[in-house]
Amino acid sequence: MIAILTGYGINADKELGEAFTAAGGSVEFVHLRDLIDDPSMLESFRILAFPGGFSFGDHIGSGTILGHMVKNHLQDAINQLIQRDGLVLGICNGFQTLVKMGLLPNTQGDWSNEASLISNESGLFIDDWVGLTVNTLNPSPWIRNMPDFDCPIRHGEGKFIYAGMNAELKELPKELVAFRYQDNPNGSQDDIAGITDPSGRVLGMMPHPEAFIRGEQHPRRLKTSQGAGLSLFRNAVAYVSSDK
Ligand SMILES: NC(=O)CC[C@H](N)C(=O)O
Repeated sequence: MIAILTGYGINADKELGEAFTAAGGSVEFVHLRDLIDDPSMLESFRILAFPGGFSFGDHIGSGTILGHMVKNHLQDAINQLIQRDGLVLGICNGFQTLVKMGLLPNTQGDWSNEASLISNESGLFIDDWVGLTVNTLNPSPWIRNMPDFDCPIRHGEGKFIYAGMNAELKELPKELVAFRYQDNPNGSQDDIAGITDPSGRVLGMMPHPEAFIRGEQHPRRLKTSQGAGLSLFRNAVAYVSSDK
């Protein structure tokens, strides 16, 4: 049901797999090399997830090389997955990858490069917990009924900018924002921590909801068995499991 991309410096794949599994999904780890050799592999999945990490060592910009490879080899297969009501997720390095290859925000529908994620304003790598506000204007199935929540961040290049390079739009349409930082840690435009494409089926975010699926993972060691991040994965599993 869920393909989790691995290989070439992606390193949060197991953590992401654990989150989808805890949400009731069945997970398969798929190496980029195998997927490039046979893009039709994607036909047996409903969700494709790009984990966090340091793909290709962040050389020439986080997510840039992975994004080029995925776009060059898998654009049609991924478009087909989305068209048959599949979901795509990118977390942290995965979000950077989706943005660099143009699948986010994709306002023009042609994967043109509209935005970027660049070095944090402080110039430092940030490893912290942040508060997130869920944008209720965004109808994406990924964030349905989610309350505002705390989430860890771990990144060096998290400053979201909407460049509008090939688009006429100067600003990201407000309904495509999924999450905003309550206290902007990296200088992101409009406090943006995560966005979707216009279909709502593609979500990318810098924070790591997969690292908050149990209450004890929170710095305050919450007594709740579940962490707030789990509902995002539950939403996705419910969406692809329901008969529509
Ligand atoms: N945790 C991550 O995925 C980090 C993403 C990327 N390597 C960065 O430092 O910005």
